[in-house]
Formats: sequence, structure tokens, C-alpha cells
Amino acid sequence: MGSVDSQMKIVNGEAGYVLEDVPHLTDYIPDLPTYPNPLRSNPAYSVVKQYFVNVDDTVAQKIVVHKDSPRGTHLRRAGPRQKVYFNSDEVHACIVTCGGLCPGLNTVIREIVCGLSYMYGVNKVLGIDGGYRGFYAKNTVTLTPKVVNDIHKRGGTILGTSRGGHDTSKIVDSIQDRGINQVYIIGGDGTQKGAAVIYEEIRRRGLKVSVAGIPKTIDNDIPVIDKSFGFDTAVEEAQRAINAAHVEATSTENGVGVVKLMGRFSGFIAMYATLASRDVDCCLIPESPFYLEGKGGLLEFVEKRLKENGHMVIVIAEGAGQDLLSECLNEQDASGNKMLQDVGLWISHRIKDHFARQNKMVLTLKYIDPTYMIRAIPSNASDNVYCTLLAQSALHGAMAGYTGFTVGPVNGRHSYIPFNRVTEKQNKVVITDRMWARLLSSTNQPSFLNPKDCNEAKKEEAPPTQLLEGDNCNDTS
Ligand SMILES: Nc1ncnc2c1ncn2[C@@H]1O[C@H](COP(=O)(O)OP(=O)(O)OP(=O)(O)O)[C@@H](O)[C@H]1O
Ligand SMILES: O=P(O)(O)OC[C@H]1O[C@](O)(CO)[C@@H](O)[C@@H]1O
Ligand SMILES: [Mg+2]
Repeated sequence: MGSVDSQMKIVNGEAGYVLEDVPHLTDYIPDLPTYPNPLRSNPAYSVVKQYFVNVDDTVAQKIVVHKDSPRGTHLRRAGPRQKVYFNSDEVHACIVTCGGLCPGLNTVIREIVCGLSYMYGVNKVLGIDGGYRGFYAKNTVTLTPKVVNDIHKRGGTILGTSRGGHDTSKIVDSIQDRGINQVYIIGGDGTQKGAAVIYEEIRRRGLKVSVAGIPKTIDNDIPVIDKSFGFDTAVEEAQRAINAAHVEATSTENGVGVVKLMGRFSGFIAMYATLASRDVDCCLIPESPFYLEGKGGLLEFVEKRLKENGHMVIVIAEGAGQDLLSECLNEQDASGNKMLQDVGLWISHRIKDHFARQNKMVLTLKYIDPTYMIRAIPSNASDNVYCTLLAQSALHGAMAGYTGFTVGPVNGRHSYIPFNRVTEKQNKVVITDRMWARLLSSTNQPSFLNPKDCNEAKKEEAPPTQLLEGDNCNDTS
């Protein structure tokens, strides 16, 4: 039993089991030939017991269940299949990176090229220069294991990236003209939306081309998946800025260190960097409203903390408190993302002005903005391993004939996820979750919720016995 649309196939099973399946080339091209997976005779992989994924393996999206819970939503498990839908000689792959930078982009590129070559004997891989537009506005780059050998040690993307609109028809023309049949698209929410449209156009033209997305967002705001690559590296690098702020703050009387971190709509980097550091007195994120003046406000808290400790460190996500800034920028970047005001600078001025006006406490404030430093670095060891698995999951899926999917770990198991599931909403810090409570208790900051916000937050709260539908609950405990 099930229903089909071009983005996602819903299959219903026993006891409330639902599979949100990804499309396959055979959905619109009948009678495609299959080939035995070359990994069967690969010296490294052939000895692995159960290396191949069973065609029926699926991954549960919700793993905390009650005795009577329905089995719930499942996704197709990623990994190599016994049968593949591409002959090695036939494959002509391409890779494109779009959106902002993120640690690990080069590792994903490297591992797609090396995985295709070493596992599947594929030797035709093209790099698209400068994001989506590069498909039709620039020359391509030939990618071989030799070319990409060392790139994981460098930040950025060797292919270049861009924001801003693109022409889907021209991209698919370019794919068709060049004889490309596997397209690997690395990028954030905007990029994955673009990938979904490219897949639709390819399908409309009936082309045997697999489209595989690899989600990239330093902000960790892509839903469904456990975590996005580069996030850990960014949190680690943020520690250096927080340490510097702490050293500065503790070295003067009433020292205040302010650190601004990335996070337009989601405060994960700020939250995790704060929790990891333990030197932070206050963390401000877009999901948690705050106010400055009066009882219970931020300025009162700053004064209190300085009186208690003689110094304080504030971490603020770039999207926090934007509603408080008097001038709201009504500008957008080339991709239509709202441009934000520098909230770090603003809050630094407001704190300094407040204490200067009061004239009762002299403070020294240092503002550190490591925004681009935390994303322009190479990925750390654990992100490198993670990027390797993402790349391999993506190419196993494409070789097995799946298309129109993005890949990522769901409860620790790599899965193929329909594009619409990762683009329909953004992953955000839930301020009524235990993780945010842990943060509040580690910094001992007030929640800054005024009575109205309190009621709003409570309204969203589930009754204690109800299981949350949460895709990617931050709370793994
Ligand atoms: N709604 C959309 N539909 C189709 N394509 C889109 C959409 N939004 C963005 N794109 C395409 O995706 C590309 C990247 O988008 P964007 O600049 O928003 O970055 P992103 O992928 O969201 O990454 P980041 O996490 O850095 O914001 C753009 O070049 C644009 O052409
Ligand atoms: O300055 P750019 O390249 O547009 O990117 C900035 C944005 O990209 C992000 O890192 C998302 O990828 C945001 O946190 C940040 O605001
Ligand atoms: Mg985006």
C-alpha cells in the first residue's frame, strides 16, 4: 500500500509503519539493466561480513517509543547494494558546491572522487566551478584521486561556491550535453531546494541521471539529520575566541568579553560552544528572546555578574535579538537570505553606554567577531570521518539508482532522505528542551523570558507523558 509523488514515495506497513522513500531511476525509466556491485570483488570490502545493505533495511526516525506507539516514520537505509544500475565505464559524475563555506567541503569532494574511483572503478568526475551557475557559465575541472589527494587539509572548497539565482533549464541542458549521469550537490537549504528542482527537470526529460544531495550547513539547521558536517569543527574553533574573550575579561576590573558566532536562525553553534567552554556567563540565541532594560533584563544581569565575579563573557549568535535593533536592514543577499545587523557590535555599544550613563561602574569591554574564522578552516578529525561516510553513502545511493535524495545520519544510521523533508523547515534550538535547560544551568543566566514569552513557550510545550514528534531532538540523553 502506498502513494507516489515525484519527490517522495509513501509506503505504509503494519502497526503504523510508514516509509518515506526516495525516488529511483526505475520509477520513470522501465527495464534498466543492473550489474553486480564491483565491491563484491574488491579486496578491501569483499571480506566484510554483511557489507551490503539489505534492500528492505529502513531507519526509524523516532527511536524513543512506548509499548503501544505506532512504528512511525522510516527512511531508506543508505549503503552499498548488491545490484547497481550503472556500469563503471558508463558513469560520468559531477560535483558542485553552493552557498556559504563550511569546514569539510573539500573532504566530501575528495571522498566522492576517491570512493567512485576506488570502490566502483569510475574515472570520469567533473568539478563544477563556482556553484550552480558554473554549470553553464564556467569551465569544468577534471577531478581525479591525484588532484584531490591533499585537499581535505585545506579550508573552503577547491571548486568555489556562490549564492544567487540560477537557471535550472540551463543546468540540465549542461548535464545532458556533457553526458553527465550522476550529480553530487553539496550545499545548504537553498541548494537542496535547487537540487530538488534540478531532479524534477531531469525526471521530466526522462534522463538516466541520479541527483544526490549532501547537506551542508555550519549552523546545523537542516532538519531530520542528526548533525551537519563542519559543525563540530566550528564549535571547536569557537573555543579559541571564547578563551581569548575570557582572558581579556579576567585581566581587567569589570572586564566583559563579547563573542559573536554564526547562526542566522538557529543558535546551535552558540549553544554548543557555550556548553563546551564553561567560561561563558551568558549565551544569547535567535530562538530565545531577551530584553535589555529593567528588571530581569540583560543589563541588570551584567551588573549582577560583574559584582559577583568581576568579569563576564557573553556569547551571542548573529541572529539573536535582531528585533531589538532599531534599524532593521531590509536587505537580502543574492539568494534572498535576509541580511542581518551586527548584533555583537550593537550589544557591545549598549552595554558600554549603559554603564557610562549610570556612572557607577567602570567596565572594559572587548568585542571579538570570529565569524568567518570558524568556517574557513579545514575540518577536524571527527568531521573528516563524518564527511567520508556522507560521501560514500551518497555515491552508493547513486550507483544503486536512487535519485532525488539527500543523505545523512538519522539516529546514527545513514539514510536516504527525500529532498522535501530537509527543505520544508529549519532545525532550531528548542528552548523548552533539556539541552537549553542544561545551558541555562551551566551559565546560570536568567531565561530572559518575560511573562508573555513564558506563556508562548509553555503553549508549545508537550504534556510530560507525550512523546515529541521531534525530527532532530537536540536532546540525545
Ligand atoms: N528556494 C530556492 N529554490 C531553488 N534554488 C534555490 C533556492 N534558494 C536558493 N537556491 C539556489 O541555491 C544556491 C545556494 O543558496 P543559498 O545561497 O541560500 O545557500 P544555502 O545552500 O542555503 O547554504 P547556506 O547554509 O550557506 O545558506 C543559490 O545559488 C540558489 O541558486
Ligand atoms: O557571508 P555569507 O557568505 O553570505 O555567509 C554568512 C552566513 O552563512 C551561514 O554560515 C550559513 O551557512 C550563516 O550563519 C551566515 O550568516
Ligand atoms: Mg541557507
